[in-house]
Amino acid sequence: MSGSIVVLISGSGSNLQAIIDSVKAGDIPGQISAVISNKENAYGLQRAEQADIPTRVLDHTEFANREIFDANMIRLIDEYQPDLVVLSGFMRILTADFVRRYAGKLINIHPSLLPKYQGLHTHKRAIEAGDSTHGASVHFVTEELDGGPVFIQASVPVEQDDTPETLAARVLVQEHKIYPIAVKWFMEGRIQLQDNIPHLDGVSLAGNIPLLSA
Ligand SMILES: Nc1nc2c(c(=O)[nH]1)N[C@@H](CN(C=O)c1ccc(C(=O)N[C@@H](CCC(=O)O)C(=O)O)cc1)CN2
Ligand SMILES: NCC(=O)N[C@@H]1O[C@H](COP(=O)([O-])[O-])[C@@H](O)[C@H]1O
Repeated sequence: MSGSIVVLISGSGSNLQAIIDSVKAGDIPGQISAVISNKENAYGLQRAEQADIPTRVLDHTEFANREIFDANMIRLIDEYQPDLVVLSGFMRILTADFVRRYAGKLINIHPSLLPKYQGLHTHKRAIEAGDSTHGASVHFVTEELDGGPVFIQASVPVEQDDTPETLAARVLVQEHKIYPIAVKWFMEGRIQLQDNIPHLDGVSLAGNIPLLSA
């Protein structure tokens, strides 16, 4: 399927860059129709402009509440008729209306081996817990924050002298591998939700999530 991908960002957009590169290499069928940021200073906007991808900014602080912001985001996103909406370092919790609007075609990458460490500051939490491994997960987005069904993960070792920053950098390398794979699978029609369980090529991933190990 050659379709439309809309990417939402809030910051650096390094995962966006990995997806841009993968589309350019012809590995992902489809195109990034737009990159939308809730922060006007997001470096990811420059990455998109350098790749001649349309950019839009919708500053969440300019809206009275989350519901109104999301309603305006929906109106903007729908201009591009997306087959897939990709959250890439997008740092706003989305309302039920937004999640319902794009159910089954809204994905996120989260810097932990879900279901461990939903929410923020995941690397610091993993280090403080004394974990020996950490990683990243790509999941469908649901109302439950970072609780949606996961369909690909990557793991990395946690080193004794790791700081949240060194661990984040190691995880990010793996994120840049699994996110383009996840988008490719979706755009090829290979990954689908059936009864809220991800299936790859028709095979259930329940208890069998693909895991890349660094
Ligand atoms: N309804 C959902 N919304 C979002 C999900 C989700 O699974 N369901 N995933 C997140 C992505 N995310 C972690 O992967 C995440 C993003 C933002 C926050 C958060 O607490 N945001 C605060 C603001 C923080 C800030 O501006 O720095 C907020 O929205 O009030 C937690 C986790 C994307 N949305
Ligand atoms: N809760 C969402 C979240 O923490 N996302 C994380 O933001 C970092 C920067 O992403 P980017 O370089 O793609 O902007 C990435 O590690 C991503 O997993």
